[in-house]
Amino acid sequence: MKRYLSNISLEEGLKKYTNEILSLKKIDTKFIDVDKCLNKITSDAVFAKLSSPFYNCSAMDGVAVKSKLTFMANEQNIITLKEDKDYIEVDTGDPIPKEFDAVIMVEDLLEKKDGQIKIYKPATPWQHIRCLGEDIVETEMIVPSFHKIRPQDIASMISAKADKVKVFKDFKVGIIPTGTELIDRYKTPEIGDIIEFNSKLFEGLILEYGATPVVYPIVEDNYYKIKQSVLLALSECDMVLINAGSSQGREDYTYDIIEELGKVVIHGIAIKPGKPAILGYGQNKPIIGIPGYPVSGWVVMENIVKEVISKLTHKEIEKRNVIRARLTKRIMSSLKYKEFVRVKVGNINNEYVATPIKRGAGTVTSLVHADGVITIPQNIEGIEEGSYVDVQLLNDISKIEKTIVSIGSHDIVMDLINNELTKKTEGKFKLSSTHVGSFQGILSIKKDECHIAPIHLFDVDCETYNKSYVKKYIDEDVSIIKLVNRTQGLIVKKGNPLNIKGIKDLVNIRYINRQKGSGTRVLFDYLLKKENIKKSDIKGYEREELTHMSLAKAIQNDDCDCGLGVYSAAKVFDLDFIPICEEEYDLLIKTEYLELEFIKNLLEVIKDNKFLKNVKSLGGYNTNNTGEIISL
Ligand SMILES: Nc1nc2c(c(=O)[nH]1)N[C@H]1C(S)=C(S)[C@@H](COP(=O)(O)OP(=O)(O)OC[C@H]3O[C@@H](n4cnc5c(N)ncnc54)[C@H](O)[C@@H]3O)O[C@H]1N2
Ligand code: MOO
Repeated sequence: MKRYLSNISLEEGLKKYTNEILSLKKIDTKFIDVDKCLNKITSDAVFAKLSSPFYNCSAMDGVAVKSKLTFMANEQNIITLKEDKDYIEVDTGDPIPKEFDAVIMVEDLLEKKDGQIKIYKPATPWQHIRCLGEDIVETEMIVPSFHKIRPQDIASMISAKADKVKVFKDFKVGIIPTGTELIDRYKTPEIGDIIEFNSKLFEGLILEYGATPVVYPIVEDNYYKIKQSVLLALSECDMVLINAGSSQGREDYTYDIIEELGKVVIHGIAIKPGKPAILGYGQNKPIIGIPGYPVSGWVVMENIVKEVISKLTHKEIEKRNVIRARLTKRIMSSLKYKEFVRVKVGNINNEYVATPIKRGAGTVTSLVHADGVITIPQNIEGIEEGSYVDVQLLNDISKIEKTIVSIGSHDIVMDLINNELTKKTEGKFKLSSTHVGSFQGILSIKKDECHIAPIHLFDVDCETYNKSYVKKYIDEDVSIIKLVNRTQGLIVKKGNPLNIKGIKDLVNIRYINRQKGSGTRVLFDYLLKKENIKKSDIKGYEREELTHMSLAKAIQNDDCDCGLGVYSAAKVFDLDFIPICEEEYDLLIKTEYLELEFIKNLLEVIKDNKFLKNVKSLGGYNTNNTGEIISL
């Protein structure tokens, strides 16, 4: 049956839902031992059972005296006091007997021998004595209710003999992965299987939110089995998350199960990704249906589950840091939803810039590559390039400050550089690469969106690489760091079953292309022109891949027969390769950036013998000029 989802705004939806669930069963409380209560929230205030200190004691090493016997002492009138009768010796912390009322520090005594002391100045009453209750007096409050307990709170409670503390119980959140296609990560996946990983993502997030995750076994798409698992989780936990089955599929049962066990309050929220989220409850406990796609799930966790847990556990959950950044690419957005877009962030020339990355809801690694998330409000069609946006950070700002931002062409050598750079600097500096093609790389340098741009653009007029393009588009002081010469050629299936020998043989086979603006695409168009072949004669000319690796993988998977790419990609996937030409793959950089510390480190890395050896072992690379700098 087709279900129509509601499209309530995130803010309204949250308000409506939390209002309903706050009237459900309240979170239980319990007394626990004071030394087990770190980070718990007090349900009741904690009071001192004993004053601290609970007797008068010496604050210094010295002698306890009767102050009235010392009043007349001065340098002309040295006073002698007798041990036991007029004074006793005390160390810091020792109790002060009732008859004494002041302490003189040992270094202030003129003389101390044979059971006598000589003093030359008076002691004021109660000097150097920590009086009973100086820290806290029995019955005083140590911490209030709804207080998150810190180490200093525990120490204070122990000092005041408050041995038991009443706190809210751990808030247990059950996580149920559902889907017949899901398999445990220890099994070898076959076509149609999906390795289950969302539960690990959610488990970690629940811990970050200060609650206790309980992950249940994978349940196949079977109404009865999912219901049984939800009933078990309801009996053991305070809240239940059912993952997947939230949408319109033939085996999407989450809605009906929540409705049978209690009530669905909302199905469908105006957020993207994450719109089919289901918010309901059963047995007086919240049950949330989280969409199956990992990024959709992440958005629902961060924007709904986190808020609900915060409300129910009375814990203020730390907000992510926010910075203001310049957007490097226009983002289109639907008027229907509030959209969450993952971005990479860098600091270029003392300004933060944010570059949007993959938007697919199934791309869990985009959450690894993203430095932050920007939110595009509902009712807005998108955000223009160059606008300033708030970025919620997923990474420490200090890490972002130490990241070299690379935008341009793709090559595995860039991954090698990143690996060697982080190793050499023990994680201090890293390289973050966005693959948009050489041409966009040049424009990104011009617009101050990156530090370096890997490029390989063949100028068909003068038959040279890179320099003429750069000069045409940039009139600032830029330099080229020579990186590698690499062999471009036709990647074909193992054994070359179609007997492809050159560009002429590409007519009537299934070709796979690279995106517009990429150096490989420019080269391919040039080669076609040289051979007088029309683009329309190439089947698959319109099909674009963003990297050499994804292109080679598609050929290995028999989705197509041939594509232009680098030798190393063919080698990785054990494919055949017909060399066509050698091209220059360089790094474009503003000359002033050559002085930046991380760029100096990068230059050292690419000249290092170990790096050069690693590059050569990939095959198809020539490193004769690597590290040479040419000022343009
Ligand atoms: N006809 C329509 N189809 C879909 C719609 C729609 O409106 N009409 N909405 C799409 C949107 S948006 C989303 S989001 C998803 C939500 O899907 P479900 O919650 O029903 O989840 P599934 O379809 O079962 O799974 C989606 C995807 O995620 C994988 N998955 C699920 N659980 C896990 C896990 N624990 N670990 C790893 N991967 C998991 C699952 O295998 C699927 O590939 O629906 C769209 N469809
Ligand atoms: O809402 Mo789905 O989560 O857009 O991908």
